[in-house]
Amino acid sequence: MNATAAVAAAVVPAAGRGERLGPGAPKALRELGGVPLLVHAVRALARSRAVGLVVVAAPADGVAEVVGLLDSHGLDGKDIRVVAGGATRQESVRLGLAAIPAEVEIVLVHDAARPLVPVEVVDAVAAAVRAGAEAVVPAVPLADTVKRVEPNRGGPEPVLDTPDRSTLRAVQTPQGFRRETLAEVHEKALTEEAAGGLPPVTDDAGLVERFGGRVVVVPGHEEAFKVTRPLDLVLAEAVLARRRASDGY
Ligand SMILES: Nc1ccn([C@@H]2O[C@H](COP(=O)(O)OP(=O)(O)OP(=O)(O)O)[C@@H](O)[C@H]2O)c(=O)n1
Ligand SMILES: C[C@](O)(CO)[C@H](O)COP(=O)(O)O
Repeated sequence: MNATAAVAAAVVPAAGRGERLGPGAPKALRELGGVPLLVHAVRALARSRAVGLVVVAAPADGVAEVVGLLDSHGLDGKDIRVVAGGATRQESVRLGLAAIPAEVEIVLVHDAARPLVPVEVVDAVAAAVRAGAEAVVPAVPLADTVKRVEPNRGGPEPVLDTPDRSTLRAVQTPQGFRRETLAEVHEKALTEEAAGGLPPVTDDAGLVERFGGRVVVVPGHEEAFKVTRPLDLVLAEAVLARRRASDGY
C-alpha cells in the first residue's frame, strides 16, 4: 500500500493492558488462533482497498516487539507504521493520528481489541466518510433491555428509568472521520484536559459529539465485537475456527 495514494489511513490503538481480560501480556499481543489480536485487527484493515496506511499505537515499552511481530506475520509488505501509545485510549489515538501524513483526508480508528471485524464494515465506514459525513460509527441494535441506574457498587442500584431500546445502538469500530475533524476535536480535548476539564471519552465519535459535530451510524456486525473479558476470547476462537473451516480465512 502507498500512503500518498491512500484513500484512508487507519489508527489502531493497541496500547491497553487488558485488565478485564485478566493477567498476562498486553491484550493486543494475546493470541487468538495462534495469532496476536493486533495482527488480526491490522489484517482486517489491510484487507480493505479503502485503507492505504495503518498506524499502530503500541504499548510504549513494546514498540520494537510490535514491529517485529507485524514483520513476522507477513505484514512487512504493507505500509504499516508503529508509534508509542499513551496512558489512555484517547491519547493513543492522538499519537497515532500525529504520525499520519498531512495529505491523508480520511482516518479510521480501529481497536486492536476488535480482531474479527469483517472487511464489509471497514469499507462501509470509509465509504460513508468519502460520501461526505464528518464522523461515522458502525453499530448494532441491543439484545438486552437497558436500565439507567444510580450506581452503587456491590449493592442494589435504584433504577432511574428504561430508555427506549429501539433508539439505542452498541457502537463498534472502525469509526471513520474527516481527518481535520478528528484532529481538531483531539486538540480541543487536550486543551480542555490541560485546563482540568472534562475526562477522556470512551470513543472518538464521542469527542466529535462533545464539540458539536454530527456523527452518523452505519450498520456494524455482530462479529466485530470487542474482546474485553475472558468469555469474549472463547467466542472469538469459535468464530475464527468457523471462518478457517469454511473459507480458509
Ligand atoms: N492506554 C490505552 C488504553 C487502551 N488502548 C486501546 O484501546 C482499545 C480499546 O480499549 P479496551 O478494550 O478498553 O482495552 P484495554 O484498555 O486494554 O482494556 P481494559 O480496560 O480491560 O484494561 C484497545 O485496542 C486498547 O489496546 C490504547 O491504545 N491505549
Ligand atoms: C471505542 C469502543 O470500542 C466503541 O465501542 C469503546 O468505547 C472502547 O471502550 P473501552 O472501555 O476502551 O474498551
